[in-house]
Amino acid sequence: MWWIKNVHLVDPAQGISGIRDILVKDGLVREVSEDIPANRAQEILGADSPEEIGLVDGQGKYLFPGLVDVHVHLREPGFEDKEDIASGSRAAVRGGFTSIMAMANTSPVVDHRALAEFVLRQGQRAGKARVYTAAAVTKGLRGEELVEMMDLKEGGVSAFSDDGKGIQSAEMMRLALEYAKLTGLPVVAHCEDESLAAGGAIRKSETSARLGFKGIPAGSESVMVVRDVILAGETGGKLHIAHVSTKESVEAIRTGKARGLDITAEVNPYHLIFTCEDVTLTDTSYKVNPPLPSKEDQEALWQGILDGTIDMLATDHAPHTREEKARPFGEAPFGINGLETALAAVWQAFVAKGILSVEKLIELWSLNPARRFGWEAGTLKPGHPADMVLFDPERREVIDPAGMESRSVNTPYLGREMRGLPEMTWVAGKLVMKDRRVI
Ligand SMILES: NC(=O)N[C@@H](CC(=O)O)C(=O)O
Ligand SMILES: [Zn+2]
Repeated sequence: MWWIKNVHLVDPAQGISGIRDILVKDGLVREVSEDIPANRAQEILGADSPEEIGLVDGQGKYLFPGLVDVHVHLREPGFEDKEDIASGSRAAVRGGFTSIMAMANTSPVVDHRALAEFVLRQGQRAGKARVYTAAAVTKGLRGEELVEMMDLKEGGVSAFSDDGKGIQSAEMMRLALEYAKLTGLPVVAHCEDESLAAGGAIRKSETSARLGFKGIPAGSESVMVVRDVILAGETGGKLHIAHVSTKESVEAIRTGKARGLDITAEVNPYHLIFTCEDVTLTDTSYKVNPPLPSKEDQEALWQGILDGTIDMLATDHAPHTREEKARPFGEAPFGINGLETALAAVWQAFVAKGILSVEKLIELWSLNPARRFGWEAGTLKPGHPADMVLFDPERREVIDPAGMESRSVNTPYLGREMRGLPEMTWVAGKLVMKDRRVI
């Protein structure tokens, strides 16, 4: 049982952003009040003595509902040299994430029930973050044949996604939305038209021309977003657009929402922090798909966040080994390692500077994703699971591979000092990270 005192609790679902005390017992939040006297705390918790209660002084710190990340690559089965479910879920709680959704682009692909159940079981076995999984939309991510959606839903998957690849056939996407609708689960769309994107390494721009790369035009994403919004309209399906990175995509989603369609969208925080102009040939950790946007596209992403067109942030945690990322820029795989640095990155770039409010941050990264994917998370209302993060806005740390839980270190922050980090994380009332160490 826990008693956290004098902490700045941020919980948009309860309309709270202010100093509170909070009591936790048997995995659940029991009480949230402005001031809880010791005898009352002992009574509510049913403690025989004050020593039984874990007391945390939250002065100067924030308490958040655990962050919810709907887009992570945990790489198991098949690519355990990059990450596995245990290491990824440890990295999650170290970074402040208590619920995560694994993508299906493993080897073999999560396109059948037994494998989905394996992923969920491995998540439970790891006993850190709550691990949810998406199943593929099409068998083997080949874009040719739908998976058994109903069977996968019964196996416990939370969404369908061919993430890592765009579904090239419009008819296949239409079918996917139609069948997924029967399951009640969303289709998570990785929008990328291969005829436009193929062979590119970074966003088509002055930088790509200067560095001598074939650029990936913004349209390779936007044309598919437009298509998928139209198909969501025709089918009435549930659509979630992954890692939105262009102005035209934001516009299409905004139009779709205005029509009342069942659409949500996420943005990868790195697309808000870096632009294609930051890319250098020497650092492949900036190579990500979709590629880092132009300044103009980045501004449109912000507009989308501020007016509610974009519903959530998602790390798109995409670990790759040092060997793979040591290849020349054009040949290195796409992806940025996110779980352990993303919250700090957003905090120091935007929240600390007053560009993004802490309340909006929690809406974007805890409440909204939990609601969209139907998970019991995103709030610390009494009676709800005590998935929580004690966050210290002043805490500093140099990002060092030795301290990281992820098996991979492909982050632009390597060796850099970050300010504003989670200090303690609980999942279902159990302390799983203390003082930057997973326990
Ligand atoms: N985002 C990436 O750059 N890479 C992801 C695939 C994806 O999310 O598209 C990966 O699996 O490595
Ligand atoms: Zn993707």
